[in-house]
Order: sequence, then C-alpha cells, then structure tokens
Amino acid sequence: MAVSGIDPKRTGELRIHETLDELRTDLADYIAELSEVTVKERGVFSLAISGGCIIDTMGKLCEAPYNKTVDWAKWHVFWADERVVAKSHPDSNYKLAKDGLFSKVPIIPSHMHSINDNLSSEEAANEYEFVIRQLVKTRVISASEVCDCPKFDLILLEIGHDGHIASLFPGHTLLDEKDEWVTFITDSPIAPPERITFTLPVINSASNVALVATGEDKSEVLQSIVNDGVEPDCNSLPAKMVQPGSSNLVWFLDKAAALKLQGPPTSE
Ligand SMILES: O=C1O[C@H](COP(=O)(O)O)[C@@H](O)[C@H](O)[C@H]1O
Repeated sequence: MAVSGIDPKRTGELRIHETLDELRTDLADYIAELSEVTVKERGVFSLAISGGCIIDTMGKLCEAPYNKTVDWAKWHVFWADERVVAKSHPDSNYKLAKDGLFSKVPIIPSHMHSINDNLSSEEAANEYEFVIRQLVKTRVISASEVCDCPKFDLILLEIGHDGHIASLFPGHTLLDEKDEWVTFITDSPIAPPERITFTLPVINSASNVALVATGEDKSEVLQSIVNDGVEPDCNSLPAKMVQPGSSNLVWFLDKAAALKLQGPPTSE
C-alpha cells in the first residue's frame, strides 16, 4: 500500500511505497497520465530524464497496458544530464534509456534528443542548449512565463546517494549557475568526470518535477533532504534545491529509501 502526503516545508507530494513493484506501477501511471493530459493540451509531451536506476524504475512503461496506450509518437525525450562518452559506451545515459526502455516502444527516433557525442563537454553543452532553444521556438517545449527558461512538461530525476540530481553535485559551483540552460562539468566526483547537465533554473521551471529514490543506501541522504536539520549543510544538497515554485513536485520513494524519515505522512 502506498503512503502519500504533502510535506509542507517542501510543498511537494511525498509518495512512499511498500514495495519497489508498487512504486514502479505508480510511476508508470503518473507518467502515462501526465502524457495523456499534456498531449491533449499541447499535442506533444516533452520529458527530460536522468540516468541511473530511474530507467529500470520506469520500466513498466514498456509493458501492457502502457506500451499500447501511451501516445509514444507525441513524446520528445531529453536528457537532464549526460556523460560525455560515445553513445555506445556503457556509461552513456542515452544508451541506458534506449536499451532499457525506448527500443521497446514505438517512439520516433528523431524525437530522442541526445547530445552530440563527437564534441567536447563544453561544445556538447552549448549545442544541446541551442537544440533546446530551437525547440522552444517551435513550441515542442513550452517557454516559462516567469523567466528565460524552457518549461519541460516533466523532468524525472533519480536522487544519487550523495543527494545529487542530474550532474549537479553537492558543493559544486554549478549549483550557482543562473544564466545557462545547459552547462558542463569536467570534474564530476562520480565517474565519468565529463558530463553535461541541466541547471537548477531549468529544473525548477518545469511544469512537473518527479524525484525518485529507491533502496536503503539512499535512506540517509533522504533524511537530510526531507527532514530538516539532520546535517548542518543539508540545505545545499542539490535534491533539496529542487523547488519548482508553482509547478508540481512529486517524490517517489520506496519503503527502504524512506526508512529514516521522521513523522511519516498520513496513509491515503
Ligand atoms: O551519475 C548519475 O547518477 C544519478 C543517480 O544514479 P543511481 O545509480 O544512484 O541511480 C543519476 O540520476 C544521474 O543522471 C547520473 O548521471
């Protein structure tokens, strides 16, 4: 049984699931519903994803009923972060998503907007931002009404065990980036060192942001992110800096990741 509640401090909806399987079903339902509503409204669905466990957690989307009911042809997929490696490299987030998910559903190949893997990290970030700007002009991606940022229909991020999201790591200067939409890092504390990443203003401008964490190894950092005051510098944890204003923020956790959270929310 899922437990869900609103965390007033974070103004996000916290969904805690008894099992990973329940979480995977709820996440697939959530994405499929958002896709349906957004395609009705806008005719397209712009989704940005990260790498890591999230691809497996989204895995039910390539099973019945979603593989048939989702309007895959209307999807445009982006990567909120990417490792600057060849697309065939095992570290590539594109490869992970393609092999694990998108090769199994009828998505249009040209709607998978991955980075140019022949460029340096700086060049790849600039080019990726250019591509996104063009797609904002053609309304494939909406534009924010409040700032100069794209407004993705959904940004779906896995929280790392250190509290990082996309390739925004704790204590890194990239967390202060306010002007660029896509930037690059050459000293990632987790290998591989060279990556491109969406910046916080872009993440916080999305219509919907979903943060996902599973497994007991994420329970400690989740405690710092969701419950205040556990660590002195917990406010600078990247996942805690996801505060998309008037947009929707939903946290998808399994029981193991939520193990150390205080004051469990009320059961639905
Ligand atoms: O390096 C990365 O890690 C995170 C989370 O990975 P996980 O193995 O803890 O699931 C991921 O969100 C990010 O996109 C990726 O580049």
